[in-house]
Amino acid sequence: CAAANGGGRSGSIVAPLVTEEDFHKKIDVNPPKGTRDFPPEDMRLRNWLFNHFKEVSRLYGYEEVDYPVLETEALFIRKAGEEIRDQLYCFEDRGNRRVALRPELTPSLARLVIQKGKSVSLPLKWFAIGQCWRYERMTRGRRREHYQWNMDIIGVPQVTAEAELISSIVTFFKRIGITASDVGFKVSSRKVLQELLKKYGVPEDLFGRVCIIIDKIEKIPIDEIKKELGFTGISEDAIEQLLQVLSVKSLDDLEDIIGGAGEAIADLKQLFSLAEKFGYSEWIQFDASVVRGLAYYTGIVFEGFDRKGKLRAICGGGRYDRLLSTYGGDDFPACGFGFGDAVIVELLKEKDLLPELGQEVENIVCALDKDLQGAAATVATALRDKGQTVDLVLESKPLKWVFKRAARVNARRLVLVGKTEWEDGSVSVKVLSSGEQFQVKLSDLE
Ligand SMILES: Nc1ccc(Br)nc1
Repeated sequence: CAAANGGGRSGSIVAPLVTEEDFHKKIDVNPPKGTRDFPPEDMRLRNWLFNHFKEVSRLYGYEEVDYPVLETEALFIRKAGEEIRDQLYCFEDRGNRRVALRPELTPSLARLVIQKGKSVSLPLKWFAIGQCWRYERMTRGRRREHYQWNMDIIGVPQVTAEAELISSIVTFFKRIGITASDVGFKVSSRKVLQELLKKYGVPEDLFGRVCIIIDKIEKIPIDEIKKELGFTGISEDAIEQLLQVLSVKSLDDLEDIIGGAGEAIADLKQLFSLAEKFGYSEWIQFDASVVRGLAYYTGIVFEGFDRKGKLRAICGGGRYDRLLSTYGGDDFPACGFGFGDAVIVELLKEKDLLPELGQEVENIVCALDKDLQGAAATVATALRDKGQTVDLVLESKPLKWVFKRAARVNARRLVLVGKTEWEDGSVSVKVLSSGEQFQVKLSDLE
């Protein structure tokens, strides 16, 4: 755990005194290292993305949930040597509690399901969009936070659950203009590894650790992979066979090696059959090397990738039937995915699919002299009460300024409150796109 307070184990974190000199020194106005601000134009893109996440989740009948960003550190301490643990953003709070900023959402989901216990009726179909954190030495200059969209199904052991989750991501891609020519899903099952390790007599408690090593197969040299697998006690011969199986690219070839009696082949065949029924066959391919980097996956695993191979995984997920019991709860069949907010934006930029999202407001309302500021407020309120968006000019400004602001906020029309018209309960309206101008009673303005 990379303690965020420099590793100091002091009980309470005493805020440093601010000296008089420091008090007047300009603070660093940038956000903390590895974090982002979302000024309006970035927030519009984020809302656009999140609205698609939410709309797809709603289409699939999922309920929204949320959890604290801060969790007890223990929720994320797993012994399998995952990167997510090495980069945990953890510290000791003022109550001497070991806490962490969540690096992912699934453990929180597991905690809440256990907390709810028998009161929940299965299956649960939940989704969340939450900020997740990691504390990585900034040497690599990577971000320390991102937002993740998660969808999870609790209580369905059949592969129909994974098939529906992948379908929901395909629906999302289609909504934003991404096609099967742009991205695909590599799909496999950790039961392949499980069956192989069992065949080679590898103890079950090494399963998670072996998966984490295998997940690095495209990130570190193969000799390093073999060395790390060797440390787990797996024989060299078994390692060679393991790596040979993991290079298999077709389900038939895999079946020739491991036989068709096991669950792995059955699950994968069913998934590909369901993919046809859901209508996304062209989006998925079997790839035995996909294991994903989280220790708790137990079955089908999948990851979305860009077919040009330029970007990191777009999303990923799988089945995690044993996670709840690692927290002392009853086990429920479970599967889900995480979809980050960063790689997808890089992909949209690549494909020139970023939406143009300017500010939009229907009316800019302006008093023509300072004695009519109150009248302008009345006009603004009347329009807002009718559900119209209004940018009310709050101070006395020359018309030239008002027209410039109208252009900047992309107002559809300008509503001017002048002395003579207002005596008659009317205002002047100028439609900015056409230049059309007319007077209208406020009561008739819509
Ligand atoms: N888990 C995690 C958290 C934050 C970022 Br940025 N990436 C991965």
